[in-house]
Amino acid sequence: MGLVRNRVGLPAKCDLQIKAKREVCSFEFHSVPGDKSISQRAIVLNAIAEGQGTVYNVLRSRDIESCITILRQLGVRIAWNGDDLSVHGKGLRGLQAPAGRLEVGNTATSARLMLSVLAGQSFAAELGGNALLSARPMDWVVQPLTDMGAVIEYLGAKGCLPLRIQGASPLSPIDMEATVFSAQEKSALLFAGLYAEGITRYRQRCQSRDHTERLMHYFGIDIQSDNDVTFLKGGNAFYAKDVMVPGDMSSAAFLLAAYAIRGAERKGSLLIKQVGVNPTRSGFIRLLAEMGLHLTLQAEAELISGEPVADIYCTPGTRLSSVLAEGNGRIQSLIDEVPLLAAVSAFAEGDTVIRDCGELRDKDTNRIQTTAGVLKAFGVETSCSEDEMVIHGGRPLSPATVDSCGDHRIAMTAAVLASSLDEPSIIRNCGCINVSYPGFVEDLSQFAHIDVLPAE
Ligand SMILES: O=C(O)C1=C[C@@H](OP(=O)(O)O)[C@@H](O)[C@H](O)C1
Ligand SMILES: C=C(OP(=O)(O)O)C(=O)O
Repeated sequence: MGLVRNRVGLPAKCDLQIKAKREVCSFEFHSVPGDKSISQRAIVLNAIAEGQGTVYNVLRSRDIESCITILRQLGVRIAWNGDDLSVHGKGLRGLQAPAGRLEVGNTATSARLMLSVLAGQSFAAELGGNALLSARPMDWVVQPLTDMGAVIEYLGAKGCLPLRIQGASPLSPIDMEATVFSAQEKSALLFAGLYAEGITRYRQRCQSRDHTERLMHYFGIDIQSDNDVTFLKGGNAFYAKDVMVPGDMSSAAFLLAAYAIRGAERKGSLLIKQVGVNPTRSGFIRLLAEMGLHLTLQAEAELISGEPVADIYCTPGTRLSSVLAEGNGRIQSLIDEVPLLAAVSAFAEGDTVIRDCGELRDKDTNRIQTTAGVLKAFGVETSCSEDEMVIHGGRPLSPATVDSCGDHRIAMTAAVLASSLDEPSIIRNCGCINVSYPGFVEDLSQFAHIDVLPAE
């Protein structure tokens, strides 16, 4: 069945009532929305480049709108044409001082990338975020930027947004060891390195998503990686480029999960076209295959910006079995899919153990806790510690009423669980889904009957 897209998204305040749809056997998605990480990096890089670049297949979501809004406040001309975005770069130091505070909404990626860009300007600016983002740590980006010469003052809680940043021109290059397992720390340092005269070095603790390195290389920036160390020679202008954004693996994952948990009735196939399959992002599909789902990649290709894409094709396979997911690199390759992995594990025979996932405590919510809360509501037993989750799978689930706590990945994970049950469940507080996947309800409707209700 083809898909009629509706990218308008959900009302800001709404609940979803969801129950399984049993009549459809095969599922086909001609695309999923553009990758959120790559969309933000491509927009920001073009905004500080010389000339005009078009970013094709940009994710049209709330996080991306926040990124665009603050770039416009800094004087960047940006125009939509369908799902493509034309960005008129201002050059590394051509941004203008904003009239008021830059409000970055919910997105930590844009907050951390933009802190680095602001660190290289000759003016001061204030950066703020919504309540969830204001509880997330910024100190591990603030410290290196301060070492490079920016002056940063917290305006609320120490270590968090809002803050005031006075840039310095040029920044001093530094040699930094990772302090966290985070592609955002790495990317922030590399963006700051563009403003430093000389070579900035970053040693990551394990391989994290490498979209920044691939894009900077494509933009002609002098960047090289040698094992865990990335070197960037800064101080030079670079030119805007057209970028094609692949489908977001982190969004495709919800459709894969909805299919994988359909049990005895999983007769037909599932096809999702044009998904980004960068190995640093595809840990979830590797684990689904390990759990017993028959999954193949077809029509593999590479986009001009160096990102691999493929069509993902699945057939039912055997009953799902439990897995052990551990190791920092492996967890990084599915960091945003951990809540969903836990949900799928509820349908697998035996105990699934997810280790080394302590970083989830610093996402939109403490996702170890919020995931366990959702699973418990659906009748799934879990045990959790600071950096580990154990899911006792293979027992029947019961319908539930749960709250997303404003976290888009938690809302969608709960919706996927609800899509497997014949009796309706209610997922409260679902407007947050617009953060990353405005067409989610339309897409999940292939698997489930979904009613959008006004928030209670
Ligand atoms: O670099 C990025 O675009 C992202 C990296 C991850 O965060 P960390 O790098 O902090 O792990 C991920 O959770 C986030 O959704 C997007
Ligand atoms: C945590 C996420 O994004 P960010 O860190 O950019 O807010 C996410 O998309 O799940």
